[in-house]
Amino acid sequence: MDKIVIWGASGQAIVLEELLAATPVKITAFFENNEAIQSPIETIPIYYFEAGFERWLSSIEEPSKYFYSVAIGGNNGNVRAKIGEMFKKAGLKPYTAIHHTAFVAGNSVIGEGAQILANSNVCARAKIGKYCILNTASSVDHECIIGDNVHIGPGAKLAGCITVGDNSFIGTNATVLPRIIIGKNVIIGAGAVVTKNVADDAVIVGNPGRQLIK
Ligand SMILES: CC(=O)SCCNC(=O)CCNC(=O)[C@H](O)C(C)(C)COP(=O)(O)OP(=O)(O)OC[C@H]1O[C@@H](n2cnc3c(N)ncnc32)[C@H](O)[C@@H]1OP(=O)(O)O
Repeated sequence: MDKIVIWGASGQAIVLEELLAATPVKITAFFENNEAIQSPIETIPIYYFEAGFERWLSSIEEPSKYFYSVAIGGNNGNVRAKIGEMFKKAGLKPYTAIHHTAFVAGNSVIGEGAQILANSNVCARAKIGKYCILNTASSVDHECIIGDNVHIGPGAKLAGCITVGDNSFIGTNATVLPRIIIGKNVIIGAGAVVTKNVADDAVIVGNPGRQLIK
């Protein structure tokens, strides 16, 4: 039986629990930085903070026998990557989670530790970076290049040949037109329609998408 540990014990962990239930991989521990959050599965222990992880690590014999996944969604791609690399450094293996209802083209490339959730699409020759989340019913069309630690929100649609930089977050139901280039650390608001290239660090909302100025 393959074993997996998960950092994060709230919404995204609940989603991963459902995904993993259809696989031979069994969750054996959760980790969290928020002590108010309990284990989402009563019989599975939860450990808090990096100190809790170190304690768990010293209690097991072979870290290389465990997969890991980081269940932290939202606009937190860099946090997801940092925790992922901590697990990897400790000798655990990144788990690439693909829901059994997702469509993943045979000639696409999926980075390690990515999470491809229910009813999402990764179309022909698309490339998905490390630790990305393609949330429920999102779609990444042909030849898109998605950087590392990107989160494509539920129902978001990326047309063909789009590039998205590392750590960017595309909100729920956003639409990105073909061949657009989105920079790094960008936030695309829920429902936005992106019609022009987007610079690094920008926040875009609305239809047509415009920089959010507060
Ligand atoms: C399974 C899951 O749940 S995965 C999680 C998916 N999460 C999402 O899709 C959330 C995406 N986040 C958003 O759309 C956010 O609203 C953001 C990031 C664009 C902006 O958030 P904040 O910086 O907190 O902005 P804030 O809420 O203060 O709003 C600022 C202004 O922008 C407007 N605004 C905020 N979001 C949007 C949006 N998506 N579209 C249009 N206008 C928006 C607000 O109405 C407000 O306008 P006002 O100043 O005229 O009142």
